[in-house]
Amino acid sequence: MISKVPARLLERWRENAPRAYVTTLLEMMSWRVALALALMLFRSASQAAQLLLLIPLMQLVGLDVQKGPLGWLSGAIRSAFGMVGLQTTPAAVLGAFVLLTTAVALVSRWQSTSNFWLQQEFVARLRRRLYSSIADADWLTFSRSRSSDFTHALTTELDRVGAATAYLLQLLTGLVLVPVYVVLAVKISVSMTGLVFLCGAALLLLLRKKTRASRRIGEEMSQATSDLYSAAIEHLGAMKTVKSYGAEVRSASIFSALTERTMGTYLAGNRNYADAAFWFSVGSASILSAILLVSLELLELPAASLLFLLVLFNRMIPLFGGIQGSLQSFMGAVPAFARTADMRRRLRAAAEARPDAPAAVELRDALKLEGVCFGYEDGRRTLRDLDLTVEAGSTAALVGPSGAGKSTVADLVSGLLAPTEGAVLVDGRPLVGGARGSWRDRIGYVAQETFLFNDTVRSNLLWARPDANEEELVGALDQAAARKFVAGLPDGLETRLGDRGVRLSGGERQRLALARALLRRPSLLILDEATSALDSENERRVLDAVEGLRGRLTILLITHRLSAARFADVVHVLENGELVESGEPDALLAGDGGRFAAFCEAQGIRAPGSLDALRRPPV
Ligand SMILES: Nc1ncnc2c1ncn2[C@@H]1O[C@H](COP(=O)(O)OP(=O)(O)OP(=O)(O)O)[C@@H](O)[C@H]1O
Repeated sequence: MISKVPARLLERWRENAPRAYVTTLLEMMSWRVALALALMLFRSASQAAQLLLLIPLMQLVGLDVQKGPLGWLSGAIRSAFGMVGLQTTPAAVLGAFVLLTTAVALVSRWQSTSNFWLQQEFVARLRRRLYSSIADADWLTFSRSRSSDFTHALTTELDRVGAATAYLLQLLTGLVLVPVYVVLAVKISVSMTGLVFLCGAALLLLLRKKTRASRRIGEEMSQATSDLYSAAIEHLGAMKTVKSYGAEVRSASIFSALTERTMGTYLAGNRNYADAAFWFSVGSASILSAILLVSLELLELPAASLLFLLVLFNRMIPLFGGIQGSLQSFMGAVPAFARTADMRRRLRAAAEARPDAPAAVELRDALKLEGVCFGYEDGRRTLRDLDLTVEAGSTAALVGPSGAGKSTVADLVSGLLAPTEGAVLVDGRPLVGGARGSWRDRIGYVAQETFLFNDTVRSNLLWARPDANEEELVGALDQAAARKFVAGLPDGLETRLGDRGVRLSGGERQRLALARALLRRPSLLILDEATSALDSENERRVLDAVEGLRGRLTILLITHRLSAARFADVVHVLENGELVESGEPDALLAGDGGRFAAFCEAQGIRAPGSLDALRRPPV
């Protein structure tokens, strides 16, 4: 019970977004925040001294500052001048004024660059932290999330967190200055200062609703921009389909509705801010006038004191306005922090174990799936009780209809997913914890959709293994039957590939992807429908290259096309998440009524031995 109370308090503290934001800022940027506060204090003190110089200046223009509450301050200023051997002559007072103004300007300049640095560094650190959490999260969590949410959080949302930092620093600068003015004002008239304060506090209280509205609007802004991001990424990615369906207008109108919604939230935020500023100006001017009127009639302050007080209040009112504005803007931007912090918390809860030492897991004997069950969602099983063995050095094909669970098996075999029940074993070692990451290092993976960066062929290859030398690069290209076409490119290995490799044909992209996978010198090469999107000529070229690798490494071919399974040592047939048949392709084809035979028949292959027609002639 006792331990539950602080835990609950801690939870409530964490749940409060502005507090969580401040705590994180202090944790990550402590000495920069300390410097910012020191500069604020120095600037406030200089500004107060600057203000006090008004007193000898008033005396110089003939006002009597000795009478009334200013007398004490005037005496203190004279003593201060006396301590440095000066008198309050016009030259000395104006000289001090120039000096102080220069000091304030210098500190302001330093403050401006230092605060900007703090803001940028804080955002950069949050960005790096969030990116690492995304990259470290397990594949299931990542694949269940909207990737546009990550893009949105890493860009716009964290930029808003940067803006929140700037507003917070403005707010603090204001708050540090307030006590200075208050002390001076109290020295002149306690009752007037008290009244101004009471009315100011009442005004801020009345505007509390506006501050709360800022936070709500800030949350709506986050949601609206997130949806806009998602739509932009989706629509641009689907532009070819949109065009081929002639759906440009429909697509544009959906996008336009989201744009309107985003604009609406920004306008609401701006209106809320402008409303508060309006009521604050009108309210404060009315309050100040009323108080001055009362003090003129009742308090009978000397002219110099009243003038000084007027200057003070004249500076204080915009300061209060600034504090209110900064607070409102801060509250509007802080939901962006809450969202990114929440995203990071979720991702960290789903973080993968750190990989074991490199090459801690090797495939020398066999890869086994033992009693493996897997479901993407609770209560729904994609794979059921799967037992499957791939001998080291062999070529295995996993065939079956669409949706049977083939890619899920590939993700389990590569350690991207973990089984809900059963185990994946590499040479008898279960793929759990750090072994999963370490094993992924030993895998070459080519998917149906290859991702190539908008960079040179060389950079795209080296991305898989930065320390590969020229000979290894050429060797990998050779093995993937890609050397000739790369040599034919305008700048060979230095040719830029364009966005996602648009300068290459589908077959060339796949062969380059194969070369990239081979450059890693993998223990296991997984080809997940790597040729499914290719025409038969390009498919043949890629498959010929893969066939040339037989026996040199372990290959797992995932396919629903027979042509890709033609040279497998063993074929496994998967249906509805269950392994229904396994064996050598010719033996399975010879058996009557088997699933593989049916699979072959559906693709026009009937007689045993006719798979030979699809095989590459011996070299
Ligand atoms: N990220 C996911 N979240 C939820 N369900 C998923 C996810 N990925 C796949 N599934 C479901 O798991 C089942 C098996 O999918 P999988 O992609 O493994 O099949 P497949 O045999 O590779 O199909 P295809 O040949 O069409 O690629 C399908 O019913 C699919 O809807």
